[in-house]
Amino acid sequence: MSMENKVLSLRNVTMRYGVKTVLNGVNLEVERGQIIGYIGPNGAGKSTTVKIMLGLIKNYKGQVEIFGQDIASGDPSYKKRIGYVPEQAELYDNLTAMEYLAFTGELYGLNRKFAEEKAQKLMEEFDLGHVLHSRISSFSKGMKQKVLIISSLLHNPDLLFFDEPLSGLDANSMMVIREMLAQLAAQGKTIFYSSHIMDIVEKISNRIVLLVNGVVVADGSFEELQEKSEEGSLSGIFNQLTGFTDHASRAARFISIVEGGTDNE
Ligand SMILES: Nc1ncnc2c1ncn2[C@@H]1O[C@H](COP(=O)(O)OP(=O)(O)OP(=O)(O)O)[C@@H](O)[C@H]1O
Repeated sequence: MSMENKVLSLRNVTMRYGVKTVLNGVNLEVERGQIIGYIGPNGAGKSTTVKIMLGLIKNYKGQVEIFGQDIASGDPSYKKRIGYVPEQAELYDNLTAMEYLAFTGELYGLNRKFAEEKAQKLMEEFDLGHVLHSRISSFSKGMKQKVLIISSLLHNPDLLFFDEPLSGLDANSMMVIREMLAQLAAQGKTIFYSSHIMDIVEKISNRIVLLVNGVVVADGSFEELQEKSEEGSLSGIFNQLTGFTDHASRAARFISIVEGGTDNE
């Protein structure tokens, strides 16, 4: 693997909050053009990993290199080549979509006019040309999500971190994004895709990394994971590798509590 092909490298990354170990020796080498489906149960440490790579958490142990540069070296220039769709974004609701996109474009060093022209074209592609100058507070969840996706891509980044990027999108828009991610990866962009929607992760990723309790417990293509686990679907593999087998009895207990007892008061 040549150096240029190596986009991300995590070596023995460990993160503790107080006495709680959230990441416990994570190792990951990611090459250009890969779409990594980064999955794991709630609280496994996925967002923590992404925040470390974005330079938002600094007191981790171990080494993180992005584009061959140790991110602890203090040079933040690597961030200009990154696009990020956070799971829960604080969009500036009082701004119009155009104002927001021009603002984020400028944060990434784009000339304002260039950012505005690009934002307009991308908004039109999402059928949002008519609300370009409307306040984001009036947008539906899916419309806000589209603005976030556009803002993550305006500066044509080489590495994308997408956290539950399709949430709120309708089936047609999902198809566009899925196809777009595949085409971006084919052009050499690298995508780090976190989601709980297993059937989409299964289809979209060419490599799946499963994190459980801060430890990588599976890493490979969907087909490789399938061979090892003998489960047909990614959600079956997920259940098996996270040791979760009691969904039916849990659901039954839940319903019996909902339906049970009498309310005499
Ligand atoms: N600032 C913090 N202080 C203390 N504990 C934290 C902090 N941030 C995260 N944690 C803990 O770290 C663990 C991992 O959290 P993280 O958000 O990385 O999980 P996740 O895999 O992204 O989960 P989800 O799928 O629910 O988004 C959780 O137990 C969480 O409570």
